[in-house]
Amino acid sequence: MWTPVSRGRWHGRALTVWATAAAHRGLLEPRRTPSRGAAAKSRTLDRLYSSADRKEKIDMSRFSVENTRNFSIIAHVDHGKSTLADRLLELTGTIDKTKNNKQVLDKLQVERERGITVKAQTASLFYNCDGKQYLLNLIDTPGHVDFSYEVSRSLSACQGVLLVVDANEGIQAQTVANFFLAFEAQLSVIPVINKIDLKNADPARVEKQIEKVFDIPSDECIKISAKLGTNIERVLQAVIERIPPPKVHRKNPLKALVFDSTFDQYRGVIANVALFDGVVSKGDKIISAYTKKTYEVNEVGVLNPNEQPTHKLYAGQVGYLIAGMKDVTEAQIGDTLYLHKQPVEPLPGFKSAKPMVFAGMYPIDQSEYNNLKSAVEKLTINDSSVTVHRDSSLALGAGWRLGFLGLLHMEVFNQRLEQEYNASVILTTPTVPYKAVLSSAKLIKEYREKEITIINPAQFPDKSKVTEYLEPVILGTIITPDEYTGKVMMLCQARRAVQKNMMYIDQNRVMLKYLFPLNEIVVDFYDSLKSLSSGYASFDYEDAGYQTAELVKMDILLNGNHVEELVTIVHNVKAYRKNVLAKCYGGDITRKMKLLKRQAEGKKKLRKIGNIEVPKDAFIKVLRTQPDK
Ligand SMILES: Nc1nc2c(ncn2[C@@H]2O[C@H](COP(=O)(O)OP(=O)(O)OP(=O)(O)O)[C@@H](O)[C@H]2O)c(=O)[nH]1
Repeated sequence: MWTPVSRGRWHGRALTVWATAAAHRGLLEPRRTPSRGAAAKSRTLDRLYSSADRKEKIDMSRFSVENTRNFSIIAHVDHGKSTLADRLLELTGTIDKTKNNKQVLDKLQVERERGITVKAQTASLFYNCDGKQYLLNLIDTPGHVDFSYEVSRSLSACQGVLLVVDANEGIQAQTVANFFLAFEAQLSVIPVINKIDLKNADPARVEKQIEKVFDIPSDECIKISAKLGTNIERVLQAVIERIPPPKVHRKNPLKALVFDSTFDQYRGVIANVALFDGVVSKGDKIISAYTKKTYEVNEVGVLNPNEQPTHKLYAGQVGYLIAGMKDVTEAQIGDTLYLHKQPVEPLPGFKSAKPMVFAGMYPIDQSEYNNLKSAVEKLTINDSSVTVHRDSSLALGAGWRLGFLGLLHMEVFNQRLEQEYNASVILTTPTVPYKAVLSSAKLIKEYREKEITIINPAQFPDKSKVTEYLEPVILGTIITPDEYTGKVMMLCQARRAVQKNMMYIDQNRVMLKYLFPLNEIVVDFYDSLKSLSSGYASFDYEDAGYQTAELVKMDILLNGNHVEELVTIVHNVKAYRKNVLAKCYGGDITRKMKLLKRQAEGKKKLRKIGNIEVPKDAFIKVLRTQPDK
């Protein structure tokens, strides 16, 4: 697996191996008594050493605030953000152009396997233009709706964005959602029409869409092929010309925003920081505005795209900082770091992520509980949008109830646990967070609030205790070719959605807005939409609060006993038949079942539920029934 740490070590190892081989060939000798032939070889070695030295000694004060640009690449999924990032890294000499670079910033195994960006990544590019040396800090962001929280956090460190749109597909639902994130953050937006090399590319149509939907004049669009490297220089020019430098002051006391963080088992927390004011150096004593704890800075640097230590980081710059934070609770995303004895007003930070789906997570065997606990804690540092509550179940033992931003997010988290921490788990059927308004003062006292949120269906309160139930709703945006509009509308109606708006974004593409119960879209809505529109319709959504709902708790009895792990909340009995199958989480069951089989060897085979024994495997299979497709 590739991590910034392992890459850093690999560099070190490569250098050592090379130096040892060189010593064998006598190349180290000339350093003491250079002979002519050997001197040439030693220059190679010197270059190697000096480049390693240079890595230690980037003088970040060379990059004035006026010559600094912080920007993000945002787009609908698969429109080419990561490929454009590759070309920008190559053009600025950050990575070797002769290598076959593919999505270099997608570092996680899960990202490479699924071909999607999950985690935003930063890279500092050094670029010479008109005799000036610019520092361009680029943040590549995910495109899928489940990860839009990553996008909004990244934007807080930027003054502008490249809004990438596929020249064939045109504006899609996530293009709209991401544009508005940037627009609301008052960032400069540079529209980039990508994939102009495709046979069916129609950049002129996409320009018109951009003008109509975003009110950006078509002559501001830059037409590129990230794949072939066409017009990439123009993109860099536009970044310099159209995105303003950050508004910051180096002379003010340090004010650094922690906009992301990762956990490294050897070095602790590596915080990605954007400096709003001041300077930070190795050895500085800094304080976290959130915990008020003091730390000594061990290392600062830039990501290029690997970690490259520097002496200092200056206001307006984006980089990383390691300060001996070992405890997972110490690294709060959105925190402000300042210098000891120079307190500052903390930056506003971020709204916390709002989980959309909850599921129970349990170790396959209880003896693995502590290992899994530590893996979950470490992974939540890398992905702070996951919420964690302790939970326990009669059949599955001690575990957690985790909140995710969507089902893809849940799958990715599970896959990362397996791949990065070698942990395999049982995940129960996902549910959305329902609410109930309690009916009596006694109950309100007991629950300590009038309106309770239910993230575990087993704890769904009985109707006699409740004046009303509420379900979460979202405002969905669908963009579809108009020939599918009728079918899309029927699908939305079948999912209890209420139409809010409809607009043609060009002659044959329609943008629809619907209010949906979250429960109706969370599992298979996207798949149904894709299949009825031959893959052409796209979907994005935003939180729209709660609405009253007729909800029923559906119990499953086994030999007369309630099985709490199988409880489901359903909207009404008619929908229950269809929904209960659809809501069961399938995932990639073959791989998981194989793992389960391996893990289950020699472990307890039976689970006692009430008065009967159920084979553990059977129980897990029921929890993971495949969707009815
Ligand atoms: N023909 C063509 N294909 C391209 C171009 N740019 C990207 N692609 C392809 O489009 C696919 C998606 O590209 P990515 O760069 O992974 O897209 P992305 O927007 O980063 O995707 P997510 O991170 O999943 O949102 C890949 O197969 C690329 O090779 C282009 O200019 N022309």
